[in-house]
Amino acid sequence: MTRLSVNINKIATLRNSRGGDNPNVLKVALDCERFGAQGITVHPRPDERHIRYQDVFDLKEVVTTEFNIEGNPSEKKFVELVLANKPDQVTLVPDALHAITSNAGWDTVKNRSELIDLVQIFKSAGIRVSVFVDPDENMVEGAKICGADRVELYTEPYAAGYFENRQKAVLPFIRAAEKAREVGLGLNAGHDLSLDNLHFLKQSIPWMDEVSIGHALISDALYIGLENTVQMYLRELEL
Ligand SMILES: CC(=O)[C@@H](O)[C@H](O)COP(=O)(O)O
Ligand SMILES: NCC(=O)COP(=O)(O)O
Repeated sequence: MTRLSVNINKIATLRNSRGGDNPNVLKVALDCERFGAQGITVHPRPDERHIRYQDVFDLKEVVTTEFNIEGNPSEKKFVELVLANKPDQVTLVPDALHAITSNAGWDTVKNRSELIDLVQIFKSAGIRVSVFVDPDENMVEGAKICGADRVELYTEPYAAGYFENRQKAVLPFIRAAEKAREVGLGLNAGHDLSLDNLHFLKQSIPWMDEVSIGHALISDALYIGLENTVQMYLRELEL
């Protein structure tokens, strides 16, 4: 079974744009769980442009499914945040400070000693550790050597190549996923997964443990919910 963890960063982005508390990230997290999501993912960044550090503490109090915190562990504040909240899973992502979004996985060979120390810190706190990697068998093997429990395959290149040639786009992911299975690592995937490309990925790699999806899922929620919402507002204008 592949579990769906909903990334609610975009809800926080919308909330922050007005400075109030609408939409409320806790309500959305609880609704996602009520509608069947098996996990909630957040990716706090140092500038707190979407999920704030306080959100993580608040979510930890209410989330009852798998809680997954993603972020760059080179930031001391991130390590402290994760250890203070003890989520089910931490996903280590090497994102640059000013990048719009995550755009690459770890080089698990070059960063081996840093990753070994970090993985150990989180694992000794009882937190499952997933390492975000490009679909490269050496990087998957490197994550295993670092002591990780899982890898998360960075699926942006798959999503980008899907419409041109989905067989070609998925091939490096199948190879990386096979390597993860061979070395005994759990397998997550995420970034730019959508209603267009998700099913084929699942068919190609049925043993994925988890996908985390935010941007497209929240956008779809707007598209799919818009008709009902406009009708409700129109009804309020009837005498
Ligand atoms: C780790 C990853 O793949 C990202 O997708 C991330 O979690 C999303 O972050 P943003 O919502 O900030 O783009
Ligand atoms: N780990 C990936 C994630 O949480 C969501 O990525 P996206 O669907 O927002 O691109």
